[in-house]
Amino acid sequence: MTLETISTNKSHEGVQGVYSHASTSTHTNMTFSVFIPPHKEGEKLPVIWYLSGLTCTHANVTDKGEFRKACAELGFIFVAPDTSPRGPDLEGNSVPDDPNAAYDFGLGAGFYVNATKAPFDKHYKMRDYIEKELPEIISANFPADMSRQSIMGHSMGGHGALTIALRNPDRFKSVSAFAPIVSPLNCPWGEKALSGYIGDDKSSWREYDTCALIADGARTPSIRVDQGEADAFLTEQLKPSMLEAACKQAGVSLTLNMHEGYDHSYYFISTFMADHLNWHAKYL
Ligand SMILES: N[C@@H](CCC(=O)N[C@@H](CS)C(=O)NCC(=O)O)C(=O)O
Repeated sequence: MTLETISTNKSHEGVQGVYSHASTSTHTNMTFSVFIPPHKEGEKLPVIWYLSGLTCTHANVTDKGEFRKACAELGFIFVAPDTSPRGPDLEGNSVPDDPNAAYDFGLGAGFYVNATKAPFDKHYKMRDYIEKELPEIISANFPADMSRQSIMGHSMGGHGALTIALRNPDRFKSVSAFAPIVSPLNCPWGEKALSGYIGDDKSSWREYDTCALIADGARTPSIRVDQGEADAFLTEQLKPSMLEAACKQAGVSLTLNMHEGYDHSYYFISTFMADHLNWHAKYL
């Protein structure tokens, strides 16, 4: 596998890079960003995975997430993948230039699942990409200590981070999320995505639903969630009280911080990004 370097920029004495490669999971080219903090030659560093939300590429958090200062201080590698396969000829795409194209399905909305329903099953394999392919690429090409990994995400990416952590308890030391979708079974974004990618049998959605995974016995060492109270998606889509109830019922450790006045945007995420990274540092 050849990694193409799109760009590298010195930042906070480290290097912010953007890379692309031909993916064996999605059968498309995939682009991701990696921040490497300053470090001693030969040193291996913990890895923070950041999964983005609807409409995003790697670039949203890379440009607006304000993670580099804290990552440089803490010595964390920060990896930001894309949110879906992309390409003009992609079967199952929303049409990129169509003003009526959905923002919550198809391009930029892979939901971190392995699609099983045609035509999406050809390319929409974001679960395999994040769980299997990209870790191997990070391990082979960057000074990563793969025995020290944590994961975080925003909204759809918060859903991705939580479900991937719950399904891979030995891989991640901690998981955190900004304004996550906590139950795709119980919100319009989730119902649309999972019926489109997986089909109508809701029992097969449970491995992609944080609350259902916890109810079914999945565990992860520690969960932190931060949620803005002025988030326009709070009541209809995000429903953090469902996660609170699921964790309480199952005896799972959850720190849920509600923040007055904050919305769903990167102004909110960037405000609490350093707090999240310092929280992960306790486990890494
Ligand atoms: N109003 C947004 C809804 C999607 C949205 O808020 N996306 C969030 C993640 S769920 C995001 O991070 N957007 C990109 C950004 O703020 O840079 C749109 O239509 O694009």
